[in-house]
Amino acid sequence: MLRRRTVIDVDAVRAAVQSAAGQVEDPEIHQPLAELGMLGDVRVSRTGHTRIQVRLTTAACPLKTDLGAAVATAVRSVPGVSTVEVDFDVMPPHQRMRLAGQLRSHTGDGPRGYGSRASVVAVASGKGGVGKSTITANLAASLAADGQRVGILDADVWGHSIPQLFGVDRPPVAMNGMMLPIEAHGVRLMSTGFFVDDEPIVWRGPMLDKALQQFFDDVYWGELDVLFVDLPPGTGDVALTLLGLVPHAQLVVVTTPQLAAQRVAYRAGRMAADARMRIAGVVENMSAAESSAESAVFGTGGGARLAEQLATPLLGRVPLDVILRRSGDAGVPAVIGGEESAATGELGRIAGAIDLHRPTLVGRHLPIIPT
Ligand SMILES: Nc1ncnc2c1ncn2[C@@H]1O[C@H](COP(=O)(O)OP(=O)(O)OP(=O)(O)O)[C@@H](O)[C@H]1O
Repeated sequence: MLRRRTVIDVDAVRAAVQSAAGQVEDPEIHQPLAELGMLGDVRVSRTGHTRIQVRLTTAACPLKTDLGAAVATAVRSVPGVSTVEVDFDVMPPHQRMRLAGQLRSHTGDGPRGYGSRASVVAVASGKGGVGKSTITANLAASLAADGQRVGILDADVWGHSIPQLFGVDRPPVAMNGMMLPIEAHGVRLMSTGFFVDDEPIVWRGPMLDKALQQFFDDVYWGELDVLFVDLPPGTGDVALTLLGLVPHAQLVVVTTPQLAAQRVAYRAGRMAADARMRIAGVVENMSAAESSAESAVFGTGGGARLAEQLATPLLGRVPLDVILRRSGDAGVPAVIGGEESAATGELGRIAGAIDLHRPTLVGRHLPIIPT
C-alpha cells in the first residue's frame, strides 16, 4: 500500500517560520531577532523539514546554545514544520557596526542606556567590608525573582565582587564600542571586574568618573525597572559623580552596628544628602540575632543611629549568617539559593521596602560635576 506524504504550502510555512523565529528575543539584548537582523536564510522542504540560519553577534557567543534552543522551539510550533535544524553564522562586520549603532540610538527611551522608567539606586558604605556588595546582590536578585528587570553596575573598582557573587567569570560581548551586560540569575551585570585581572590598578578620580560615565553610555542595558550601582566604599565623591550623571539616583547606605562604621557611613550619606540626593534608607548588616546577646559581634544600634542622623528610614537589619557568606562564595545570591533564614527573609523584605519611584527633580538645585 502506498503511504501518502503530506505536502505543505512551502511559502506559507516559510513565512510563518520567519515570523515565529523573528519574535524570539536575543537573551542578552532582549530584543526580537528580526529587529536585530539576526535571522538569515530559512529553507523549508516539502515534507516540512526546516533549516534556519541565526547570525550571531560574535562567534564566541556565550548564549548560543540557549538561543538555538529557543529558536528551535519557536519554529517547531509552526504548523507544517516536521523537523528543525538551526545553523549558526556570524554577522559580517558592517552588520555588527549597524547593530551597535542601532543599540546606541535605542538605549531604551531614556537619556542613558537603561531605559526611561528605571530607578537608579546607588548602594554606599563608609568602610569597606561591611557587606555592601552582598546586600546589593541580594536586593537585586530578590527584585529580579519578583519579575522586575534589574541591573547592577559594579562601580566598586577596588573591591569589585559582583562577578564573584553571581558566579560570572567571562568578559562581556563588545560590539564596536557598545558592551552588552552579562545576565546571571536574572540580573544584568556590568563590572570593572570583567575587564581587569588580579593585577591591582590605581584608579584615580578622573579615571573613575570616566569609567562610570562609560558604563552608562556605552552599555546596552535595555529597558530596566531598577539599576543598582555598587559604589566603592568611601566618603561619597563617587556618589556625587553619579548624581551628576543621573540626577534622579537615590542612595541606600549600608553600615554594620558598630560605631566606627556608622560614623564613616554618616559622612558618606551626609555628603550625598547635602548634594540633594534622596537617601532611600539605611541597611544595617551583620546585626546581632534578636534573641542572642553573644551574636552582637559588631555591637548594636549603628543602623538605627545612622538612620536617625540622616533622617531616613532604617530599611532593615540583616543578621550575621553563614548562609550569606557561603552563597557569596558559591556565586548564587542567598535569596534565590533555596536555603531560607532570618537573613534571606530580611533581605527580601528590604528589597520590597525600597521606594522605587523616581524622586522629582522639580525645584531641586542639581550639582554640575565635570566628568
Ligand atoms: N550578613 C552577613 N553574614 C555573614 N557574612 C556576611 C554578611 N554580609 C556580608 N558577609 C560577608 O562579608 C564579606 C564582605 O562582604 P562584601 O564583599 O559584600 O562587603 P563590601 O562592603 O562590599 O566590601 P568592599 O566594599 O570592601 O568590597 C564577604 O565575605 C561576605 O560574604
